[in-house]
Amino acid sequence: MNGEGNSQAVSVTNLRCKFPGEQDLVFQSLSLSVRKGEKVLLLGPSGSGKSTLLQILSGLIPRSVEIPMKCDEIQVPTQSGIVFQDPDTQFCMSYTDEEIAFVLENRNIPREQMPDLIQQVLEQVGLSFEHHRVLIQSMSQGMKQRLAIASILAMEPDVLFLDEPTALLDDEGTTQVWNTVKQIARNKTLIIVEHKISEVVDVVDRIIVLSPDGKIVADGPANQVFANERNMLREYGIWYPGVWEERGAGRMEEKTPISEKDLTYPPFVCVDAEKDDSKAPGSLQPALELKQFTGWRGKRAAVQIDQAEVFHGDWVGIVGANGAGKSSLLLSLMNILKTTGHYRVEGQHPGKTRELADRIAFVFQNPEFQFVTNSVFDEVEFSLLGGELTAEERRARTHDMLEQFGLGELSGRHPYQLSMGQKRRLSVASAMVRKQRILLLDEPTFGQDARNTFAMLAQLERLRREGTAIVMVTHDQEIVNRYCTKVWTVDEGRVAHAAVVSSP
Ligand SMILES: Nc1ncnc2c1ncn2[C@@H]1O[C@H](COP(=O)(O)OP(=O)(O)OP(=O)(O)O)[C@@H](O)[C@H]1O
Ligand SMILES: Nc1ncnc2c1ncn2[C@@H]1O[C@H](COP(=O)(O)OP(=O)(O)OP(=O)(O)O)[C@@H](O)[C@H]1O
Repeated sequence: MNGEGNSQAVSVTNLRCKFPGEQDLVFQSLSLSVRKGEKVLLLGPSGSGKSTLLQILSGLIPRSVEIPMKCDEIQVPTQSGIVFQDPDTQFCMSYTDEEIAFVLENRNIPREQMPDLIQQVLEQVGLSFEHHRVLIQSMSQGMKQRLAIASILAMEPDVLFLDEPTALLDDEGTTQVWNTVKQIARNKTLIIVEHKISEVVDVVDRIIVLSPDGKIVADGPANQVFANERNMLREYGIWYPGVWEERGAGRMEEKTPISEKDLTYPPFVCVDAEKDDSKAPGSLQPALELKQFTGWRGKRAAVQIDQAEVFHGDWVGIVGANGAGKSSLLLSLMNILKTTGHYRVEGQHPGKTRELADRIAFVFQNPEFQFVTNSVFDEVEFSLLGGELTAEERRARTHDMLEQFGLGELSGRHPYQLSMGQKRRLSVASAMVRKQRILLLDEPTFGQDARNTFAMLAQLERLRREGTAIVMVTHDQEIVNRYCTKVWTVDEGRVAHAAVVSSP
């Protein structure tokens, strides 16, 4: 059935759905309808089925993605566009202009009108003229997410499904995207999944909340749901306005820089003053030390830093606009990109990436880049192979880590068969399990619900207090204000490092 001739844009009755090979149903008996022109935000904890529901309501499941589902009745839109959670899965073409032209061709737009229309939708998501024809592969993740939104805007669909469209965007990009969506979507139906709620609440007129087992547990106007359902949102670990203040996370006393006596590791002191005469013997050894350091992408300097040090017990927040060079900085610190200049890790030459991995744990921006095994359990245990632990100790530590990250029940699952939030947590768990003394994290909390975000931050804070050095890319200013002890701002590839952050 399609959406012509009635007031519903989408609807489904008594939906049951189960992934192949799984015991539990994602939805047991879910019914839902959305009127034409309504703007709906779907909230729920990680793994509750938000992305799956979006794909069912858009018709993608089972039309293009074969997942067994049954229902008494379903109405999906004839004309809709979906922005996927992972921008890398969105694109069919190699270049930005081709990607949007492909959409315009499907709308039978004459060729000569295309350049202007392409430029218009790029501008609507904050991409400039220089992005008109760029190799998509060479864009930063946030830029890709903007392009994914632009290509759906070019479709001008009646119904838009947006799955965490701003998870990877900087603040300016987030504001711009929601302003654009507000303008162009006046008469359109919007169904949105988003953990970053602060701005999207102004766009929607209805909120639907899913419980962890995929049942609708609240449905109503945004202000009413947030006012009346606070206890439930808190219980399920879902974001709601004011949750940071309520939890009081990362208070001033928690941010006090740790002193040498707090370090649980052997003291990192300079012992060889002859090799490094800039430091007195016995002074604290930086975890990372950089001077005139450059990370290269081909012949282009992607990131440059004049001078900086990170000590054990520091938590450095790396901030900056999409495409500024934040990921490039972390990739350079892991020697994945070619680098020049002075770089020492705990006073020693960094060596190759493989050697560096013994001392530095690294979490890529895209969790899937990291997965190397066929199960959630193996993925975490893999990080411990070749170390000093016995098989039993390895299994115990892996088990413990999975429990801490809310993945215990998923240990037999293939890493690719997880929700986005679960994948992200798996990538962080497998990086942290070896307990290296330096952690480089590229947006570890993006796409996480409140419960998992706070749990991850609490674990990181505990490690910092034990003397781990944390360097973390984030677009989340709350995290910077509440947890980071230092902030480095990346602006067009140049890193400015600033003082200790003041607490809220
Ligand atoms: N390919 C798959 N095979 C088996 N189970 C899957 C697969 N993909 C997802 N799941 C499971 O289905 C449930 C719903 O996943 P979904 O991606 O819809 O959750 P979500 O609410 O969007 O989560 P998140 O907020 O973490 O992105 C999760 O428990 C997930 O583990
Ligand atoms: N694989 C790649 N090949 C070539 N250039 C790239 C590649 N990835 C990123 N770049 C370029 O390097 C620059 C910095 O990108 P980087 O990913 O470091 O930015 P970022 O600050 O992490 O952005 P975001 O917040 O969007 O993740 C951008 O100009 C980008 O286009």
